[in-house]
Amino acid sequence: MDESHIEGDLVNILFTEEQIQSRLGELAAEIEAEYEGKDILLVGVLRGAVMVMADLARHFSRHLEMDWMAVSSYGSGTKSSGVVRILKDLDTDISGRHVIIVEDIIDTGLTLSWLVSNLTSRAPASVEICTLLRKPEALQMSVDVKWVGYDIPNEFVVGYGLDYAERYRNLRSIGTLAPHVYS
Ligand SMILES: O=P(O)(O)OC[C@H]1O[C@H](OP(=O)(O)OP(=O)(O)O)[C@H](O)[C@@H]1O
Ligand SMILES: Nc1nc2[nH]cnc2c(=O)[nH]1
Ligand SMILES: [Mg+2]
Repeated sequence: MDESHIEGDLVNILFTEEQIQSRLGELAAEIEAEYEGKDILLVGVLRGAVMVMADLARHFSRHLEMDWMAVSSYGSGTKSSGVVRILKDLDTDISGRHVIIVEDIIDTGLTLSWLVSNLTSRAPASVEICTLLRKPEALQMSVDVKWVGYDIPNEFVVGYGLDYAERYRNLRSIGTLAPHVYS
């Protein structure tokens, strides 16, 4: 097992722990204001959204509920195909509920555009999206996203839930990997 300090594998830190927490605090405040008098169900998309969900939820000072979905997109290698399979469905009946999907990143938009239409077919009162990161240059499907933490360049980023080969999810910051990691 490689025990070297994983933060050292980042070549460029895009967002520090403090920046991420501060932005999540702002997003939670905006969402709270928008949903006054309404029950909120946050739906996190496993596994990348685990950190965003945990920290975003703790910035709320009101009640909310959380549930999780796991999906897998059929694709070749790192390419997403837009064909999505449910690996773990919600435990909650969302009919009549105000749903906010929580994501770590929107890249091509294929995962979310599929998820929004899937959840919309279950007759919720509303479905909105909150994502920490979005890559506008990579978008292939237009996805109506209400809350975005940061728009980022079209580069592969890791940390704070985002993995490379299942590693780096536990980094507190978000950045790009040094070339030696890929070789
Ligand atoms: O906009 P898209 O191009 O569809 O890509 C975005 C999705 O890709 C990543 O998840 P991934 O499927 O890699 O699984 P993970 O969440 O378990 O890391 C990320 O967490 C988003 O869910
Ligand atoms: N780790 C990681 N996963 C992704 N899935 C889609 N885009 C990305 C990215 O930039 N980094
Ligand atoms: Mg994901």
